[in-house]
Amino acid sequence: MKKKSLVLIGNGMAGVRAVEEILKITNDTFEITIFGSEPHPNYNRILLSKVLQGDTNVSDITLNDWAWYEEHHITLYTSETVTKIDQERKVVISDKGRMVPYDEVIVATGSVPFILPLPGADKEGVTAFRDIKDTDIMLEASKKYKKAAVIGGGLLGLEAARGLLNLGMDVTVIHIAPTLMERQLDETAGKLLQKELENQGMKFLLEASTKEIYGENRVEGLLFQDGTTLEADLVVMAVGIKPNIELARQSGIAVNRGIIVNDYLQTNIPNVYAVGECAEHNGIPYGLVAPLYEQAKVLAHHICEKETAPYKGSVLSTQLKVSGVEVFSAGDFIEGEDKKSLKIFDEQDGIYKKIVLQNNKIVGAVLFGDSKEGNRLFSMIKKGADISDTEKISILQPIGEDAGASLVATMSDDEVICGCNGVSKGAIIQAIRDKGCTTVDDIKACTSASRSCGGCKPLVADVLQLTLGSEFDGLSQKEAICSCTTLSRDEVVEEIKMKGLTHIKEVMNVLGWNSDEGCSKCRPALNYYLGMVNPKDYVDERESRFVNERMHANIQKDGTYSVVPRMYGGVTNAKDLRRIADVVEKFKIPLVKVTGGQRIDLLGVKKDDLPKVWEELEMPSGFAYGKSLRTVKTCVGEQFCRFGTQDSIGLGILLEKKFEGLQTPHKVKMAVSACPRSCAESGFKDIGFIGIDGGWEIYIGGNGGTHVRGGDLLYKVKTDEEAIEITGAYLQYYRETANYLERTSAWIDRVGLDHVKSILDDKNLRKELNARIEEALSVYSDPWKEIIESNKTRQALFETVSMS
Ligand SMILES: Cc1cc2nc3c(=O)[nH]c(=O)nc-3n(C[C@H](O)[C@H](O)[C@H](O)COP(=O)(O)OP(=O)(O)OC[C@H]3O[C@@H](n4cnc5c(N)ncnc54)[C@H](O)[C@@H]3O)c2cc1C
Ligand SMILES: NC(=O)c1ccc[n+]([C@@H]2O[C@H](COP(=O)([O-])OP(=O)(O)OC[C@H]3O[C@@H](n4cnc5c(N)ncnc54)[C@H](O)[C@@H]3O)[C@@H](O)[C@H]2O)c1
Ligand code: SF4
Ligand code: FES
Repeated sequence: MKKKSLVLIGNGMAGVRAVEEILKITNDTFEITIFGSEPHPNYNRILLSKVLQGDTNVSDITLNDWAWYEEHHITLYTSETVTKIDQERKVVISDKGRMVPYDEVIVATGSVPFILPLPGADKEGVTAFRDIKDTDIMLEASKKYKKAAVIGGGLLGLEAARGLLNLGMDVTVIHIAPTLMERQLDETAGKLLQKELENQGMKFLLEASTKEIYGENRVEGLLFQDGTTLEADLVVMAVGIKPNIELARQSGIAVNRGIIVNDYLQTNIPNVYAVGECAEHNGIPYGLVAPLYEQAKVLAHHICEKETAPYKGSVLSTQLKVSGVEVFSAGDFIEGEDKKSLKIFDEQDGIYKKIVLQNNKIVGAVLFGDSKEGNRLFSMIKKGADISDTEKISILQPIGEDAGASLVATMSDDEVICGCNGVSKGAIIQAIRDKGCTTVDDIKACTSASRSCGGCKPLVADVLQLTLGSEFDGLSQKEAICSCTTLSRDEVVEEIKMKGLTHIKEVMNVLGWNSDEGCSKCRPALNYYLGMVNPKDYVDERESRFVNERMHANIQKDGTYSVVPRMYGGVTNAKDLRRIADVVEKFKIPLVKVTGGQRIDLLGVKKDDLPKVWEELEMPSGFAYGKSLRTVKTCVGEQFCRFGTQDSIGLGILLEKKFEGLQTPHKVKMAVSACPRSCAESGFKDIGFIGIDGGWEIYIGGNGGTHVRGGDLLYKVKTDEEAIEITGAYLQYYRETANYLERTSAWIDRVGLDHVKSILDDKNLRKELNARIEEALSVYSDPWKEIIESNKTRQALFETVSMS
């Protein structure tokens, strides 16, 4: 049967969740196409606050990586905005002129930040806080500038302000109301919050209305309605959001504040749905993920023609993600004629709790200073629980320090543990019992609990503790390699060795994987572990590799590829350069760039041209795409530099020729500098060499990327041979003990420098490690050459893999 065409407009949290829910129901009904204006795969917008606060980084907040789209045969167009839904012709049209026919369309265009229409709002240094781009602007500004002003003292403004404080800026929050977060907190809680944040170093201007943003090109300060001013070289606007409805409006879909939808997320136009922040249900556009995920589930069932209860709106709860501050708010928290409150206020310890009651039911709650009971209260509000028979004050009684597990013990199975993802205690217990989950990460993978804001992690851990008892080992417990198994990396590798397993499918069968095909996390990892354990006999399962490694080139955001030939030690010659120039001209390669690793990158190569480009270059692959040795950067050294005491180029070339093509858990970079000036940046490489009088210093575990780490001195050696022998043993030990996708910097931090040293100090162990690495190196052959010489591989790769 021909698949129906489903187009999702908006590659954000709500839309992609709807697609995930659809895929849970059926994976052969729809041909799915997704358009996203941003250049990234679907990421966790919520965690941008944590990125700014330095608790995580952008590379760690992806929710669905590129491989996920590929695996589910979803065509993804990033950096591409849909400009029209043509109802008559049933096509969507993008800003790049692309037309995609549809049977069903989901509009999930989210919100746009509200930007105050102030004079000067377009100056450099004024930003919203909505996406990765905005976050980068703030991170960059904090490196150069000192004074930040955040306009808006709501959830977003305060989380941004905390992040900027962490980045060392002097931060003032300008808020229009008399108390902070007035949409979520009453006056008492708002004031307590202000006091706590002031203690953390934040400054506030309340009841302040901004009139103008002044400065030459870049912002220099704010002028207020009362004539006062504030100096600022970064201004963040966090004064609310508005549903992004322009596309819908222009396409003739009924809109109000948001796109008007019914209880099944249908718009007024047949086959057109809307979900997420852009949708308005019963007059309400929502701005938190929990309701959006509820909507996504109903939409998915409806579009798949499965019976479902209608979406009837959501009660909201919020928590501020600022460390050291516990604030919780839910439901209708303001007292009125028929709504009376019950409060506890411990002014000395800064603890405030309030519930609002209506007809003997809790309809709202505000907690400050101790929010442990937040989930329980939220469940009671959602259920409309009658508390006539309960001693009211007991609902607010403080719970002791060690009460985590006992708190969850008193919760009923249908009470919600993860508000963002609507996961109940019962669902978590079921995952522990039926799917063998033993860690918070397992629970995340099986149920999605803790996948969004992460605020429920402690409660999830409490449920694990309660259910597993002494078998639960808190945070120090083993981590399963992915949600398809409960086995850790070490256990899997051990089983591969003991049972002599040789194929990915065999590992999955024998070790009881809970999914037939595995996932994008375990398949490439198993491919690596099998090859590492058994280098000579293992046949690489190309299909399990990430796209770049399969294609032996790096895919770029426009679907073309980048090609980096190897240049041993960063040294080239006239012949190679001439050939590169000819290839560039012949294949009309749009950009030629020298990389940080001292090589030449040819960018914008068409997929079909790749084999021909490799053939005509006549150079080996530089593995710029691989989990393997990338480059050995060298300084000019003793041959030309007057400071050089060693032959850095010579050693660099020896190392690169020796270890090229070696498969490693993650990429490996090396550098050789001929004196302590370290012009090749040897201190920031996975392994770096620095020339000293009479030999080399060897540094390991350095990293110059997102997690900057200076290398640790491992040894001083006298000769190039010793340097290579140590490198071989070190690399092999890393290969054998690191988790797949763990850089040496993280591995050293995990296993400890002393431990690595103790292994390498043992000459016999070193010899054994070197023998094993020799075996691994003996099977290397240049992949470009292999593809050029094999018609079969060439056809399989270049005619069947289609990427958008
Ligand atoms: C810093 C920050 C912290 C947050 N913290 C929390 C929190 O702790 N808890 C919580 O519940 N919520 C939080 N939120 C809110 C939450 O992130 C949003 O509710 C959620 O992301 C909305 O999902 P969405 O899919 O509707 O919209 P989005 O995630 O905004 O996705 C919409 C996507 O569609 C794209 N798009 C728009 N128009 C088009 C078009 N015409 N063609 C193609 N693509 C288009 C946009 O570029 C965007 O990528 C936070 C938000 C921010 C910014
Ligand atoms: N922890 C969380 O749950 C979390 C965190 C960040 C963002 N979010 C969501 O992101 C969205 C955006 O957050 P937000 O804080 O911008 O929205 P918001 O509407 O909750 O708060 C905006 C605040 O700005 C203030 N304001 C309005 N005009 C102003 C002006 N001219 N000068 C000074 N202050 C002014 C308002 O009084 C209000 O308190 C919301 O949907 C929010 O729920 C949630
Ligand atoms: S590291 Fe020392 S030897 Fe090498 S180029 Fe720099 S100054 Fe010269
Ligand atoms: S409560 Fe946000 S992820 Fe669970």
